[in-house]
Amino acid sequence: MLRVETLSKSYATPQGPATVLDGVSLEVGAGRTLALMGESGSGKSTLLHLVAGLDAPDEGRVFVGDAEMTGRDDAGRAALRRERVGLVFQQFNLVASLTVADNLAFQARLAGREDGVWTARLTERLGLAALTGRYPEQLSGGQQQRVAIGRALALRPALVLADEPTGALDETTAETVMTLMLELVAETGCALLMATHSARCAARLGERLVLRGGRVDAAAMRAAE
Ligand SMILES: Nc1ncnc2c1ncn2[C@@H]1O[C@H](COP(=O)(O)OP(=O)(O)OP(=O)(O)O)[C@@H](O)[C@H]1O
Repeated sequence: MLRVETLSKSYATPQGPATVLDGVSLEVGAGRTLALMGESGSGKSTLLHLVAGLDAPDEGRVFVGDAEMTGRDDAGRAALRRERVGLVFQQFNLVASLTVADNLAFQARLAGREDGVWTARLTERLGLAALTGRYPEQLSGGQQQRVAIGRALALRPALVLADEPTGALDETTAETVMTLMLELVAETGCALLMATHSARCAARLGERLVLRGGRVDAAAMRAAE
């Protein structure tokens, strides 16, 4: 479902270009979950941004299903992202001026694929039924992240990208949110790629991949198993 082929990315710095990703390849099949691990600064967020089409790589290709994300302009990448990719980031990125119900339906509406029955089911499963009329600022962090998960899944994406989705939550809330996300991802049958520092979160996913020095660190991955 997701195929990443030899992705490379450098950023310009005053000392010259700094290579963050140096030929990273990975695959996540439909219904599979992969944890992206590695020290701070190892390029996890950069990789997720490239896969989401929020930025373009220097080299390499990204395919979401049969569609290539790379090789498109900004508008083309945005269109593919809207159609096929759900994003859950550490900071919840909800629209402050929209209610919970409208935040949940936001991306699905943009894509013209609103499914009232599925959205109602997500709302129920995420424990948000009593909160649909509230605005994000009236919610706890855990509640906001549940809305973000619902929004990402409302259009039944082929791929969910999560960047430290429980990083801003306390341990108990993080466990609950992670459990809900994994259950709903499994129900949707999509692929999940999740960046995390937490070995505990990573252990709950099907597979793990460790980045180091811009490359996939096979030895660290064996140690993480
Ligand atoms: N827009 C940018 N311009 C220049 N350098 C950048 C930019 N974005 C990221 N970097 C650098 O790229 C490297 C990788 O950053 P990235 O955020 O991808 O790492 P990460 O593994 O997600 O880190 P963390 O776990 O701390 O979130 C870092 O050294 C960072 O300073």
